[in-house]
Amino acid sequence: MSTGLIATIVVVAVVVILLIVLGVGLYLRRRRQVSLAEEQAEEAKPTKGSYQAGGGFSFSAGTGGSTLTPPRGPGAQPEAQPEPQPEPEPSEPAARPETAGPQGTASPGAAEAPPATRPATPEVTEPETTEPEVTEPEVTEPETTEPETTEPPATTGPGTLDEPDVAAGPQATAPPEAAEPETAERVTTEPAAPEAPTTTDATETVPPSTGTTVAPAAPPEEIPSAEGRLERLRGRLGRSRSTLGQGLLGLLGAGDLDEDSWEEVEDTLLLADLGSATTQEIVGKLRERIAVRGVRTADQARELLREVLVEALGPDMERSVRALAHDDRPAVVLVAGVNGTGKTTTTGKLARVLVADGFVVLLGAADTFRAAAAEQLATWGERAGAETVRGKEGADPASVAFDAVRRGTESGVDAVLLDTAGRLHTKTGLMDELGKVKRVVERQAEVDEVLLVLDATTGQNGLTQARVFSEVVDVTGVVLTKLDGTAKGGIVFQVQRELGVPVKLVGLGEGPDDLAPFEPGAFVDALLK
Ligand SMILES: Nc1nc2c(ncn2[C@@H]2O[C@H](COP(=O)(O)OP(=O)(O)OP(=O)(O)O)[C@@H](O)[C@H]2O)c(=O)[nH]1
Repeated sequence: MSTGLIATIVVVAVVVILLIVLGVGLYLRRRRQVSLAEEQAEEAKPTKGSYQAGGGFSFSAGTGGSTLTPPRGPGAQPEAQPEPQPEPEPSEPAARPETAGPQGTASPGAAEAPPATRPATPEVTEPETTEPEVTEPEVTEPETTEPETTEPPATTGPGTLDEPDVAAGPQATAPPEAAEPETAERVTTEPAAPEAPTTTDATETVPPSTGTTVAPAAPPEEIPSAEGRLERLRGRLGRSRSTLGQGLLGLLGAGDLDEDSWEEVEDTLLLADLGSATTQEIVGKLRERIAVRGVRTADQARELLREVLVEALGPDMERSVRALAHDDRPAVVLVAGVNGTGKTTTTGKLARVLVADGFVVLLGAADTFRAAAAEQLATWGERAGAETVRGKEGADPASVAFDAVRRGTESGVDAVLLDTAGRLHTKTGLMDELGKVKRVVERQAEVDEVLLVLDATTGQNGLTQARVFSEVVDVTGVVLTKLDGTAKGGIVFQVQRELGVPVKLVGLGEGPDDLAPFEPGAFVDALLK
């Protein structure tokens, strides 16, 4: 009795245990799969909040919401938009993939590029979905197959020659504005369904731009990482460095300073374009701290100088560029400045940085003064992998800008960058025109960022321009270009002080990647090293 019974009990017990183990195993496996799927779904969501780019570029979402009829969600899947609108525009879906395509190469952040695959996987049920999602990155690879056939070696377009010294408004040179009648031909490519921007403004009529769009034809060229760009470009600050940094270090490191030496310190600061107010403030602080702490060695002098200079640059100012999409529309960035300061170049460089970080960008060529400017911008767009909306030469810049923002909203891009003119073909003041561009754009969406581009080599002239621009368009950030070509890097200090607006970006060369985020500490280090 007992042996048989015991054997049976043992067998039953073993079977029961095996069943339990099997059951637990299955349960755990399923749980793991489900949570993995959730995790990935979360990952796939594009980052729309404040975000610190790997290369030190900082981007954030603007604060403003959309004003009028937000057509659809941004960077997210444009396909999911079907709204009350009965007629879906046929052109957009086609254009979207085009634009999205090249982005994929840039970085894994381009999660939104292939949106079509994602909705196909209803989250929970099939755990197998985990695999297909892993393969997503690969889908983007084919882009690399094509070599950069498109490189026009000249990184920037013509337009070099205009001397930027001309102060703000004067386009007095009166380029024969009558020259181009409205019938001027369109430049290449097919018209992009021009629906009139049915604006209902009493004072301004905005004709449709009958703009054309230029999609990034080929896969964009590879954009190098922006990591540590300011440091890498330190050598470019060479001239400012020897004037300001080395000059001051030589004086302060020399030991006890008499009045003559302090005067020399002052002169050095003034010569580097820091302006008298900033100079006084810096000298005051240096004197005070040297008296309290004493400076015995070159290292102490460097440390003190660094501290005071960084303080003068307002290290706490918010410098992120508001170029990240809102929930229902792209960020809108308006790039303004006098001709020749580097607006188009900066717009192109900024597009590259954003694309490299995985964002979808659309460029608006609202500089309709000369065809070459739009051409130049479109070339930047092609190389970076961004679509460009442009009008014919002489078209109303406001309507081109309007079209660009509408197009960007419809196709769900992350950011629309609008390049504006630095002079005009009509007698309308540049400032009036710029104000109009902003107002018209804001019928659709608030402008998140107004970047004023200033040429660092123009010194005081740049400041005069800056004041005029600020009165009209509420500048939110300054881009100081051509810092590589001046010994007056101190203009950075003055611009911020005068305008109360942070320098957000600096241009350190003509190359496509010679744009750096402005970081006070790194900048001062570059001056003093
Ligand atoms: N050295 C140097 N040159 C720059 C920099 N940024 C722009 N440039 C050059 O400045 C020139 C003018 O640049 P654009 O971008 O055409 O200037 P813009 O303000 O758009 O000019 P308009 O279209 O005439 O209003 C070009 O030759 C650029 O290559 C910079 O940071 N350093």
